[in-house]
Amino acid sequence: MKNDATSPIISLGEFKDGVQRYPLTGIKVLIVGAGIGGLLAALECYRKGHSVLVLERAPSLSTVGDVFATHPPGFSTLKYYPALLRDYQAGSHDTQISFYTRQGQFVAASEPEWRDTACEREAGGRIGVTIPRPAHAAMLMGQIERLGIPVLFGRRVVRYTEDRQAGIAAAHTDGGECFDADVIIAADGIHSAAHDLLKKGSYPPYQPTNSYAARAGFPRELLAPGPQLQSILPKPGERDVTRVYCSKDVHLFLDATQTYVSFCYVYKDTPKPSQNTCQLSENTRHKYEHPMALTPAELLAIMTKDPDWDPAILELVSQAPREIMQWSLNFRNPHRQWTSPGGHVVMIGDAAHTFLPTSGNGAVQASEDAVSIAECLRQGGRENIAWSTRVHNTLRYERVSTIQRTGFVNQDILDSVDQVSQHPDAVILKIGSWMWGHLPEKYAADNYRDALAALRSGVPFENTNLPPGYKFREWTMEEEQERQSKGIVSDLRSNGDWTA
Ligand SMILES: Cc1cc2nc3c(=O)[nH]c(=O)nc-3n(C[C@H](O)[C@H](O)[C@H](O)COP(=O)(O)OP(=O)(O)OC[C@H]3O[C@@H](n4cnc5c(N)ncnc54)[C@H](O)[C@@H]3O)c2cc1C
Repeated sequence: MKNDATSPIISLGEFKDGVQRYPLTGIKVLIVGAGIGGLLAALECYRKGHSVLVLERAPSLSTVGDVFATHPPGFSTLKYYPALLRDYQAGSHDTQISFYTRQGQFVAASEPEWRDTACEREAGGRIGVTIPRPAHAAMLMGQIERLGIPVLFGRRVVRYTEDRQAGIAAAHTDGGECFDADVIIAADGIHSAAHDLLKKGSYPPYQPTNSYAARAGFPRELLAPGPQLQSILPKPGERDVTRVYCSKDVHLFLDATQTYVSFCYVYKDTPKPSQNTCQLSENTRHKYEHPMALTPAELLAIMTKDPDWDPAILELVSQAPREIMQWSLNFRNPHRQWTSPGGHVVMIGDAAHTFLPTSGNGAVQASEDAVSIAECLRQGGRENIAWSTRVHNTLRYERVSTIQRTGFVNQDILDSVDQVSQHPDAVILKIGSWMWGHLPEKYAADNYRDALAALRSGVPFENTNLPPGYKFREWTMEEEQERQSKGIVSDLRSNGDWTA
């Protein structure tokens, strides 16, 4: 078979639920975490011919949460799952993004940059701007069940080990079970137990950013039909809306369809001395690690510290029929190594990299990781598993680190909305086709061999999944926050061509 993942499959594997599987590779993959990255990794590893088992700590599939932003790359392989693609297209929100001041004054509006491009056609149809997390989890799980991929719930992994000589890794649960595999994909989120194995405790800690997000999502029918509130929601026959309300240090994202409404209010708290959560007292640490439930009245008290909020938004928050979950937004500085010393454990998604909501990319990059690791394992075959995880890491790190940094730069743009009324388009968060037009499966297939050769000979590999002409540079959250506190404009978007 050719190594190009996008060329016709010459030697066919199993065909089930419309999904054409590659021939079996004999690679036994264990995936820990049935979240956004883990569920897609399970599907992609199955499709690439690997044998797959998923472990999840929760007793059943978690369908909590509201919406997350989507870009085409994370959905670029759904076309290989016809039923899943239909579910995705039925569940995703195809919106125009409009920007407003806190007071409700319209500033600018934009269509998704990828609309009607080859990229969207390649993805098999319209890629919306957001999707509700419950619908997304249910659609991936539905496909997993139809393909018969085993998922064991109620298994909390507390430790990973690897036997470099035997070329296997194992996941140990708090119930005393041990699951081994040729490779473990640790998709177990920001507190991944894999961090201990990877760097013997020296992995960068996640730290509070002093920003918080209060979020809620619920059926629209639960809202009273008052004219003020209904004026910011789509009328019958109108398309879905995403509205971003901006003010200094405060942003509110509203996503609404004919049947569903969600909002996310992001705000900064008083800056605290530099700290990481490992150094915090048990009580304070709990505050950073777990969401707090707020009542609408409690959130309104926080919001109205700023005067003049659009009354329609205040009405929406006051009517939130469910608990509003307030999250501390924590961040882990980018770290180059996502694989264990022997290469048989690899972290993907939040386990490897955290994102601020203003980058709109945490879920997208977890999905890109899932597609890339499955293809790298296929490219390398059973003999090269450890090299394949390292190649995946090499192909992904610089792209992910650069996109992580956009979270800070986008904050600056949204913060400045009050000053941009002369140049309304300045607030539109252009991302560039290097970001939305990327095809992670093709990129892994096209670059696997060169990246492997570079790794084996110890020379740097030059990635092309970055803005054209971009010179990659390492960065930290501390540097970004210091830049912001001094009011210095970021040079990120002048490094390379971000308009291409
Ligand atoms: C407030 C907020 C807003 C966000 N907004 C956006 C957005 O607009 N756009 C966007 O793209 N992203 C957004 N994100 C980020 C996005 O949700 C995450 O980046 C994404 O969920 C990462 O996927 P994941 O699979 O790595 O982790 P998760 O989806 O968190 O999944 C991890 C899974 O692992 C399981 N698990 C954890 N520990 C263990 C263990 N020890 N053993 C077994 N299982 C375990 C968990 O139960 C969970 O099912 C937001 C996140 C937050 C907190």
